[in-house]
Amino acid sequence: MTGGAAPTAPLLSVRDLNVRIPTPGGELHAVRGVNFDLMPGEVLGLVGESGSGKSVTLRALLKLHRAPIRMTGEVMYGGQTQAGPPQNLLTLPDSRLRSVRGGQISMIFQEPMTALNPVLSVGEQITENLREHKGLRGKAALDRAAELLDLTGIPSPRARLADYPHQFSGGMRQRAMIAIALASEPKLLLADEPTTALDVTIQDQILRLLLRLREELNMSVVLVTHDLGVVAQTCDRVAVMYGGRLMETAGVNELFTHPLHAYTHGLLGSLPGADAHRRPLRPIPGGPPDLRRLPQGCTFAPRCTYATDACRAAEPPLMEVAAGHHSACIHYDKLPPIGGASVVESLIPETLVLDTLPEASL
Ligand SMILES: Nc1ncnc2c1ncn2[C@@H]1O[C@H](COP(=O)(O)OP(=O)(O)OP(=O)(O)O)[C@@H](O)[C@H]1O
Repeated sequence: MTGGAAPTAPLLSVRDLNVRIPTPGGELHAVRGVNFDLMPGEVLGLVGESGSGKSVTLRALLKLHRAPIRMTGEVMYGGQTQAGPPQNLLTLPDSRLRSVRGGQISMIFQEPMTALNPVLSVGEQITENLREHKGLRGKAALDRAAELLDLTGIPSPRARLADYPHQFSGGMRQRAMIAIALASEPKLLLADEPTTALDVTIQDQILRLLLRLREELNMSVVLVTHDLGVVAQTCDRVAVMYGGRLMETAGVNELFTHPLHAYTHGLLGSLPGADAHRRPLRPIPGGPPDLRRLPQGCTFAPRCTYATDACRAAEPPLMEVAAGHHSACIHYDKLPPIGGASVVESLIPETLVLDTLPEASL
């Protein structure tokens, strides 16, 4: 949670979200019973190795998958009206959903060219959003568009409004996409690895911008990232995903200092502490589950040093095991302590990208 006011109702309550993708090799159950709440102004980091279901989850929150992909469950969004009850975005009529998308809820992607229109100038794309969602036209829209580019750190913003996306560098395109996404002053930003392709300085600048806007607009963010350093710097809470399910959710410091799932524990136990920056990373042996042919029981059991017959018999549900800390591990209370606060400290100065860890580690 962010500082100040006591928590009110969640902005987003996700309940039993499932996404099933038909493939020639059988149905792929990419997202399996995901539950979480997101409070106004909260930044939630969604982490997990490649293929764990992070992007599919994020897209499902805005019902962006198309048939034959099936989405079930509830994505209760409480921001649409001040007084009205939350509404399930998965069953909202398309016309109403369109006004929520890109308006109250914006999404930014890892690759900006998929979101930018190559035949419209950057200025036109921002003013289009301003017209549609904020009712701004003419000079007022242009002034605001320049202000938004300025906010994202683009130099000479007024002059750059006439440029087309191909005239921008990769980092500037990313910032332009963020300016478009933020034009509507969304209540919720869904960000899928928004800084992965950028160099560290620009990445830092964009993360600071998101945090500033979170403060200014009380915007909530779901941030998908492979970078635990980004999580440590940016997020209030973390959800760890594995095999299409949430394995653990907790406040960022709590998760990094007292992980209560064997998977998170394995991941963090392999990270160097502040006092041992050069210690080699210890991979978790084995590979992720095949989402078409899931094993019985806990999907992490085949790779888990703590696994017992009980783990292999039934898949444990995500339970609250400490205040505000949820885990789907029946051995959460048997895990030895890890490096304490030094783990978080080690993440801040160092950028640790999950996919660069040795084979089979998270
Ligand atoms: N359109 C699709 N058709 C078939 N399979 C898909 C489709 N989209 C996603 N998948 C599969 O769903 C699973 C989850 O994918 P997803 O992109 O959500 O993973 P991720 O955690 O975001 O990975 P990454 O970090 O690499 O982006 C993967 O096995 C992926 O191959």
